[in-house]
Amino acid sequence: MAERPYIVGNWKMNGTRAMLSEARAIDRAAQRYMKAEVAVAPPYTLIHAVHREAEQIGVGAQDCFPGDDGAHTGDISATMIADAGAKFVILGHSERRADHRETADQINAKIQSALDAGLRIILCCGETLPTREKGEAEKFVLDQLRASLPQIEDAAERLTVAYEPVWAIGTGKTATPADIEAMHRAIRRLLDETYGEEHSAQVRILYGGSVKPENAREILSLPEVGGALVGGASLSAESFLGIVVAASETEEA
Ligand SMILES: O=C(CO)COP(=O)(O)O
Repeated sequence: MAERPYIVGNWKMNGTRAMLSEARAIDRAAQRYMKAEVAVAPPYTLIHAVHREAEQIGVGAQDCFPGDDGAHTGDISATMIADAGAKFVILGHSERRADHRETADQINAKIQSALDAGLRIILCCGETLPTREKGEAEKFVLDQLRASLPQIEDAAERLTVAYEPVWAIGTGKTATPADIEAMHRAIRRLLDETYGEEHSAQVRILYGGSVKPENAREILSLPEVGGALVGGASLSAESFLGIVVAASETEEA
């Protein structure tokens, strides 16, 4: 893989200012593991504070509003998160698709707003357990991506895809290495078709779903796994750094 492995912590709806000490610890330690690119996506309320702590790690948001600044009480635009110090935004996470009934059209509008604000995007996809059990996981994931991949060639350089099987999120279950590899290869073929091989090669495909220090090495050494999107294990510097260390050693191997 051309680029360094990308290890991103998605804090979800967790974190008060007490978490800033974890962010600082992650940032200081990440300077020793430069073979991995490390980032965190705190809740909106902490983006600016984490950005001020961060010398090494990237800071991003977990969502943005699908449009420009204006009269939308309680919403946060891509311009605002960029101004707070975010360099990327996670879009299409299965928890937002489920909790807020986000549609492909809304996700596409968010992608456009994020690109306009100069942000990078982590676009999430993933099937539920019934879909996998019916043998339709690959078709479902590729359809989800086809509906939302930005159709402009130079979007590829600002795009990361995260494959997160819904049934593996927060459950302690992970997909088998063979299933992860097969899905990531299928996603790569779709990216090749969409952007051409040269541009597609710039897009890393992360795996997410119960990634921990104990399983990170095996997952990160699979072909086409360009990093991990980490939920629960990103909430403590110790466990998150365990994954960063595994990524940086995988890169050396
Ligand atoms: O949803 C995830 C990251 O976006 C994965 O969450 P867990 O690592 O807690 O399973």
